[in-house]
Amino acid sequence: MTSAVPGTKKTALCRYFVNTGSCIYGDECQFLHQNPGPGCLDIPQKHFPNGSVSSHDNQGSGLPDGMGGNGDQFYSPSFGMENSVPDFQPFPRQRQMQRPQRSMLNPNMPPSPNPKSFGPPGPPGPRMDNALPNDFSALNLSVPNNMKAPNPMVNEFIPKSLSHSASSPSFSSFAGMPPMSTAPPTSHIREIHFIAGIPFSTNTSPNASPGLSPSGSPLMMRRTGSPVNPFRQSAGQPPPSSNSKNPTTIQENVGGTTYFYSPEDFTPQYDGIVLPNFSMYPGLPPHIGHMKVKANMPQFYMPDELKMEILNRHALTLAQIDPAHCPDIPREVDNYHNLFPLEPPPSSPMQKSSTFSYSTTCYKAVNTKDGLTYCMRRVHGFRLANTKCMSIIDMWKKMYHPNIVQLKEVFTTKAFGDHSIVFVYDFYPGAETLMSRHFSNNTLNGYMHPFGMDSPARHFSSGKVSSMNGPRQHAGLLPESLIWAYVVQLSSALRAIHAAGLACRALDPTKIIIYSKSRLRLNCVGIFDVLTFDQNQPNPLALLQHYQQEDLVSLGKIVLALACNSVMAIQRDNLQSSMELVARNYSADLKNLILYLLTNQNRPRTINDIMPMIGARFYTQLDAAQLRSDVIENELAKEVENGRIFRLLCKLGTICERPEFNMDPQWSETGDRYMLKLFRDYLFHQVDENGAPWVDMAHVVQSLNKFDSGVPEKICLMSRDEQSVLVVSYAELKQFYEAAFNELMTAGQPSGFS
Ligand SMILES: Nc1ncnc2c1ncn2[C@@H]1O[C@H](COP(=O)(O)OP(=O)(O)OP(=O)(O)O)[C@@H](O)[C@H]1O
Repeated sequence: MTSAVPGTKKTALCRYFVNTGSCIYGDECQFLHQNPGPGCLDIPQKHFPNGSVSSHDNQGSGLPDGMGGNGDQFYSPSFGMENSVPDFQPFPRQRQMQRPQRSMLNPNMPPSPNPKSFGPPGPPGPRMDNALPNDFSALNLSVPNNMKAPNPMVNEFIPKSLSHSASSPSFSSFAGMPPMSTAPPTSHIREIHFIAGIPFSTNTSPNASPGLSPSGSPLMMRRTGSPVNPFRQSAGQPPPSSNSKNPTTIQENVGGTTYFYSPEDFTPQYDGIVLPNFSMYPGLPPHIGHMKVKANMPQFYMPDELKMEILNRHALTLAQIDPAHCPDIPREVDNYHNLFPLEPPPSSPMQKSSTFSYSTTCYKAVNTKDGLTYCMRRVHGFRLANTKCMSIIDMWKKMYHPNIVQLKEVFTTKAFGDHSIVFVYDFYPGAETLMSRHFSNNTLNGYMHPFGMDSPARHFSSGKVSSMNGPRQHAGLLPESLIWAYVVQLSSALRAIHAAGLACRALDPTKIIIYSKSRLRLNCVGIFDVLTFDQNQPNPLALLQHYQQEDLVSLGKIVLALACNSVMAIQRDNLQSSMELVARNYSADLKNLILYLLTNQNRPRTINDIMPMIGARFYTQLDAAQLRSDVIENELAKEVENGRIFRLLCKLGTICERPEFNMDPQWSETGDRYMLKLFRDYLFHQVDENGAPWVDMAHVVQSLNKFDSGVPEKICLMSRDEQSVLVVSYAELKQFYEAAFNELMTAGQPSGFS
């Protein structure tokens, strides 16, 4: 309320008067209409630009008294903090609250003793002739002092800049999804008010704070320590003193004019950092508020492409075999069960891996201890003679790198009917090998599919492939940016491995897995260290230098094969023509990189030597990775909200229509629980004027958010027989819900609810 209280002594200056030279409240203004003097005139202007804010900020706001109380609704973007806060604009005024049909209300309800506590925006002064009767006004919804000023029914703020941003959080995200915005149904239960059209939730209890215009909201920033705050003591000026008549009023002399103010008006909060105490969906631009929410609204759900990718991975992780059809696969191997082969069975028992001189088989399997899925690589017919090599395995187990498939454990087993050694790695569902992604198409590069290949000649690094039609030129070559993306990732992995005193030794297109668009990981690390372990060698790492040099050569071969789009390119006989192809089609840097890795083998080189050749392309990789991370985080933010609403619904579901609790069939049908049941109907069972189901996701989500927030807005709930209507606030509903759920938690053995 801003009108002057008769008989009250005016102490503080009317800043509206100071700014504009006039005040529409005239004599009724509760603040002094007095020119503060030439030295002070511009100070409030700076402090409240556009003249939009005064000590009674609802002046000119179009909002009724008590609905624009402290002007927080008109947060101004240029409040001396342009660089520290997002740009905000007022919530659109045209958002009107729906008024229920009179016949829907209990005619016996007394008029609200505080009719201005809710209602549509209107001109200042007495109003609310159309306000709902409020028989819940006695409800204690008191809020802390610093939360009192903003009226929960007023418009909130929309960060202007964020409505165009995909990755930034938006305070206006849920702004306006009025349930009746498209086709207001005359359903038997109707919503009466919106909290500024913004559904949101708060972590505070409904009594403590309904989650509106929180103390840490951007709205409150006007009260923070602005550098141009005229009420702050400046050097050379006497310190502010408190008013003897009113100890809470501070008196300060600025430029010869005495200012009176209350310290709470200008209490800095978190030094300008603003933390809302509610949660809501990010990324919903305000104009969506008037649209009906479609099932695939991107503001609520992740894009289909990402969703399908994740669902696909889930499905692949959960895939199982029918044990009856695969009798050779044991049910359990050590701590792993649900074995599922990741490759076709070998065509003959003698078929060996293209990389290792043993037969190997890959399975996905579930660990019985942690329930997670891993990739098991069984090396057939291998007896571990000496466990000394396990010291190197321990080093590999500690190697965590975003471009390396981490080794989890190694064990020997007879579960397959022979002596096998099993290497367990992280599992990446849907991953394929670099070989199958780029070199497996026979018609493209003259190389046979790995699965159909019986010859050890397909080992890319063995150099045994004899037939060669020459690398394909021009057409079908990979983009250079993709090759550099691979180079950066592979060299990063090698750099970490070499720095840890290890060597990869399995740098081969079949031992590099690739997933998503271009995400690479070195696979099968540590296997060679076990298979070729020489127990007579006193120092197991004696050949490290040699192996590391081999890694660099292998990297050079991979890059050359990628550039020529053929593994044939690395044949000694073809090297010359391959390099010519590279020189013709790619940059000098790429050619030099390959040359450096494949030549100079007589002098020791390190992986770091190639960093200058990669040069600024690192930035491209970094940018891409960060962009991807931004996108994923943005999607994650939506799912956080979805998770919150899911938990809310789970809890509500445990309460509603529960017949057996305490052997009392009425438990969930009476009292507070009855209200929750009707609220559940209100959420999901709306009908239009013809009795047809009215299904609106916006209504459900918005109502749930208000419910979660415990806002004081009221709704009408109608009994199923349509004989009675109950007016209840979301705050009360939330109290009922929490009490009922706590009762359940106490009586039962809840699990997984938090
Ligand atoms: N850690 C892993 N996560 C997910 N899939 C994997 C993993 N490791 C391997 N795979 C998949 O298992 C399959 C077989 O991998 P493997 O390394 O045996 O390839 P390969 O071409 O058959 O090589 P080799 O000739 O040595 O058997 C490939 O499809 C590969 O994508």
